[in-house]
Amino acid sequence: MEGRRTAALLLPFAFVVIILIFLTALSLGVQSNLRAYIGGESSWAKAEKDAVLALNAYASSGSEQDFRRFLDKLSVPLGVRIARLEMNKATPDHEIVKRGLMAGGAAEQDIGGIRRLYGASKYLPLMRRGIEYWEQSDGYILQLRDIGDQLRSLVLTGQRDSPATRSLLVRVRAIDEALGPIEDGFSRSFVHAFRRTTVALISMLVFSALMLLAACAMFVHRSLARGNQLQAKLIKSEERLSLGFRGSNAGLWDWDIVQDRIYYSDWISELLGYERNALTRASDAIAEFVHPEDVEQVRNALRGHLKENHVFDVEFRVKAFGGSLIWCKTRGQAIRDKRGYATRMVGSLLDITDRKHAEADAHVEHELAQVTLASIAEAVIRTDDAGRITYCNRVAERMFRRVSADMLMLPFSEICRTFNQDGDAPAPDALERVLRSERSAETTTDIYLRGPANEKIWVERSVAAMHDAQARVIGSVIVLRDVTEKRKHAAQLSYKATHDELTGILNRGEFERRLSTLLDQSASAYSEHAVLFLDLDQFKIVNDTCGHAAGDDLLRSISATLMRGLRSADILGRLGGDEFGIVLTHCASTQALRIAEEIRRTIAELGFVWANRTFFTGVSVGLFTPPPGMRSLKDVMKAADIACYIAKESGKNQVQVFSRDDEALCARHNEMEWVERLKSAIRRDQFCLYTQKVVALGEARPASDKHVEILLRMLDDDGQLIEPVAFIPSAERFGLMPEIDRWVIKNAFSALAEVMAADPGSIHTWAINLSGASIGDDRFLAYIIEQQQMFGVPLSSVVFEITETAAITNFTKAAALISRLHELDCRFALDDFGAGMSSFTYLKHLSVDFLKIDGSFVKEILDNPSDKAIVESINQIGHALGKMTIAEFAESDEIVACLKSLGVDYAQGYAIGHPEPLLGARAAQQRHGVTRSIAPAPLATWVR
Ligand SMILES: Nc1nc2c(ncn2[C@@H]2O[C@H](COP(=O)(O)OP(=O)(O)OP(=O)(O)O)[C@@H](O)[C@H]2O)c(=O)[nH]1
Repeated sequence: MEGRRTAALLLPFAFVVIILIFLTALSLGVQSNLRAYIGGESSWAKAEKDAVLALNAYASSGSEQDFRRFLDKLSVPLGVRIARLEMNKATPDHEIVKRGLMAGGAAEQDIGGIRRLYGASKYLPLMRRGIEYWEQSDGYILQLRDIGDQLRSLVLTGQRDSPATRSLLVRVRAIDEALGPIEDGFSRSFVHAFRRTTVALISMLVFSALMLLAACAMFVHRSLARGNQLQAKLIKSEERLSLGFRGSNAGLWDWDIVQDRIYYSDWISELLGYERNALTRASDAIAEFVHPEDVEQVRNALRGHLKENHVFDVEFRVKAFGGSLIWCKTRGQAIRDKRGYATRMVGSLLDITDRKHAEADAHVEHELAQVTLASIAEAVIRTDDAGRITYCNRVAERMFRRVSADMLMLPFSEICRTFNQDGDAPAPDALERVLRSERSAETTTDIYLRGPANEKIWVERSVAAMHDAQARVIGSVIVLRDVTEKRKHAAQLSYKATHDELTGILNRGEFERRLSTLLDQSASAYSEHAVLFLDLDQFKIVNDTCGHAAGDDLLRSISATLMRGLRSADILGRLGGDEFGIVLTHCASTQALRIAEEIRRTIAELGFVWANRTFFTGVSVGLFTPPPGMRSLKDVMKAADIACYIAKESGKNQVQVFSRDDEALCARHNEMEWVERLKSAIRRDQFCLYTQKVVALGEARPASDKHVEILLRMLDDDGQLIEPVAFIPSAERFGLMPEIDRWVIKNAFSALAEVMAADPGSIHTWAINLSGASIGDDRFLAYIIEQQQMFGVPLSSVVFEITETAAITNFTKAAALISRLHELDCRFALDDFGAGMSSFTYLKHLSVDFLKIDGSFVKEILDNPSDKAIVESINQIGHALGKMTIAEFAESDEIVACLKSLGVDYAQGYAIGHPEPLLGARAAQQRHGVTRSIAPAPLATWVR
């Protein structure tokens, strides 16, 4: 291959050189032949001259020697003539030619050339002319020979001095003179031919030399171009290699094993941060760069490759210049000599730090995921895109009672069959939908699967699709949460929440909820239902004589009896104590009355035996059949309750159908009852005080100002807290408010004194509500002063709140009281401001310090623009009149923010704080047996 390429490269040169040699040989040959002709002419001309001289000498001497010299000299042109004549023939005799030419003085070695040149002369015009001269001379030579012959005859005949001889000599002279130009012409022709030939040959030689030069130049140019091309290719290839390596975060190393010299590409030295030639011996480089823990691994891999030809592919850590560790991966291949010894090894080094970190992170994440999955309480199953299980956590193993290995690659639907709660119908296949990309995730509740003992395991199932980078579904994750216990618990809770613990029938809440639903339904499609309110008569006697257990038993017995007598569609509930409620659904009033009577009779005849004693208890039944469209549960219950109350009032153990007249009677009765209860409460100290915070929204007051409103609660016989809204109207109607106000002032002042003693550093502002009746009471001011002196509280800490209505009703007295108490440093707040119509007119004349904006505006302030506008204008007017403003019912942070933005000075409400028992309130509650925790009561001042 190499030889052929060389031959191909040298061929043009060889060709040119051959041509050059040929031309040189040809030119030398032609030159030599031409020279032979010229030389021949010279010999010929000399011989002719000598022959003329010899003939002249013979003519004068008559010496035979001169004559022979004449003949001898004449033989030269004659020989040449013979040769030429022979060469003119079609097939010349070379021997004759040779002899002729040699007779003419030509050298033997020139004979061939002379002959070839003569042959070519016909085609060469330059030669032709010379030949013509040669031919011209023939006649003269022949004449000369004849003259010679004639002269000899004359000499031999002794006429040597005869005129004939002289005439012959004149002819000889003439011939000699005629031959001169012919010889010159011949000679000139050949010299000219020689020159022309020389020029032609030199031109050809020059041309050939130029050709050779051109070929050389072309060759050199092509070689250079090719060299450049190769160099460019090399540079490009190196560039590619280097960029390729760089781009793939890799470098190149080349280890001359024989010399133990290692070369690194720039990238590697940059990566490591060392000089390129820092360490050139491979063993040193491994010891120096490779992390000590990885050195052995690298050496083993190297040995394995060099000795056993194992793949050299190893990952290790490298210590970079600054001390940081870089993860590298190297691969390499040894080059071996004929004996199989590795002489060189070349390889790449890849920076895999990012990948290793990512792997480490992924590992941590995987671990985290695995540990999380293993430790969570739900069964987690992963499937492939065909729904085959690829992973199960422990909970799943427990749920299916199978180990993961047994379940792998089995269809999930085969392992876990789920059923709907209604019957044993298979639950919809969420997995299939998710895998078909119909949904990305689906959660199903109220489904169950069968446990190993065929028990129901209720689960909540979530199926979510897993996607690849192209958003194709590659599998799913199924989470099964065992909600069996939760369901049981929920069912229990629900049962507890809706049923009465003692009797097992519905409790009041559930009874009312179902009744309410019925009322709603009957509003759209009227159906008559009857509501019965039952209250056992003289039940207390059972409790009192036989104890509560007996009472409980009786309640259970009556519940069971009632339950037995009712249809399944009817509703039976225990409304509290010894009260029961029944709803006879789809039951006309006449029929309901009959059934109510039946129930009454059944209970009355029910003999309850306890401790060998038999009790009979009657029941008072109120019956109410809600008219079409009546939806208020409260009204319905109230009507049935009133009917029951009337039944009791009318002698017990009877059924009373509700009538409107009963309502008024009942209301009056209620109030009377409240009067009694209130009087008893005052007597027995059955009240307690609560406080609710009032906070400054702006910078109006220092943070140490503890501003609260004092709220009143009543405690009933059963220890229940009663909101003021329940008893204040009765107290007002029956003139009990001054007494209650006094109770509040006394207890509030006492508590304030205690609080101030315990916390002397703070400013305390207590707002106490006053009723209209107290404002009109002439002795009230004296009472306040008396209490103030008794407890030593500063009246500057007291703000009396009076309602707008109370102030207006007792305007003159209110103004006087305010003025008098102002003198004592007391402050006033106008409560529920804005609720009345004439607010602004009176406001000018009442020197109150605070305006309490009516809560009904504040409550809706965020949703109702007019309420907001009212609050804003009250606030502005209040400020214009030099009064501070307080907004009640600040129930949310948003409302507080809104109030603040409007510039309201203070806010009060659930967002600030719920009512809390004041000092001693808990003691009072305990004293009076409050058993339930005190739930936050709605903001309601007791003077309303
Ligand atoms: N054993 C028992 N007694 C209860 C239960 N709940 C309330 N009571 C009592 O039931 C009685 C109901 O009071 P009342 O209805 O006024 O008593 P009564 O004797 O039936 O009086 P009248 O209804 O006027 O005939 C109170 O004594 C309660 O203590 C309970 O769960 N078990």
